[in-house]
Amino acid sequence: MKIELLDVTKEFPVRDSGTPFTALSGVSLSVASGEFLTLVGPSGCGKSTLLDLLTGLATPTRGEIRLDGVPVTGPGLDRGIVFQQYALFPWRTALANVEFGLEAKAVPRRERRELAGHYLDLVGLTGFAERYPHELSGGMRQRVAIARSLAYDPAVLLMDEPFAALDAQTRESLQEELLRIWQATGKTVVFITHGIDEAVYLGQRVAVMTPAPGRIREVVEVSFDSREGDLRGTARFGEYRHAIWSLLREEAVPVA
Ligand SMILES: Nc1ncnc2c1ncn2[C@@H]1O[C@H](COP(=O)(O)OP(=O)(O)OP(=O)(O)O)[C@@H](O)[C@H]1O
Repeated sequence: MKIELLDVTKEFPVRDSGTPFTALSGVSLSVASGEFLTLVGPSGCGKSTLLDLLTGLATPTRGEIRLDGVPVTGPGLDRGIVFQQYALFPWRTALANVEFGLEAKAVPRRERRELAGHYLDLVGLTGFAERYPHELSGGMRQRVAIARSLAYDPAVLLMDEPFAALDAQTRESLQEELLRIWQATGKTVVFITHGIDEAVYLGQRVAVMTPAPGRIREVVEVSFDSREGDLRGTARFGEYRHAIWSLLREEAVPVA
């Protein structure tokens, strides 16, 4: 297993209260090496909290997170992160932004340039290397952010609603591109979204979360014979969408 969450609970202290707030409760989940897992759940169910724990920026109150069998104790270059609004350095060109992670790894200058150029090509930004972030569209900036996380070759890609701020068309083309990159690179991907369609389209498995305290409600396996053509319009896609919608809806309606 690449990633293992073992009975993970995350509590936050509440001001003026002796009782903490439980954001995640007893979450256990495994992600295989090379798997693409999407995580879907209602707003506030603890998705970002879970991702923060995987990045190592936060630590669980109870339970353990393991990467390749080793407990996660902090951030590391073995995990690349892409957020909804990725803060590119405005004073650096697209190429120099992608080079950033490689500097941290002390890759020699010439090699850095070549690698950064390669990853810009991979995300479809050939010819935009010398543009500054303000000269790029939102979708292009997000491509730079993805290229930047890919460039230092992390085994795991952690993505927190990376396409949420984009228009539908750009989102779909980036989803396709991400799948292509994932297939080409074999990385393990954990992708957070609150879009059911996005979760079904991208994930080999979709983990459905419950509202606070966040738990894993169910993990749905998704498989398509082919992703060619209008996958979202197929009956099979509709079945998965409905199954996940029902799981989320069951959670939203309080049981008497
Ligand atoms: N640092 C913090 N201190 C206190 N409470 C927090 C903190 N971070 C998150 N929370 C709470 O934990 C819960 C889960 O938040 P989180 O951001 O993980 O949800 P989410 O599922 O990512 O939501 P969204 O889809 O709206 O982004 C929320 O109720 C939030 O208020």
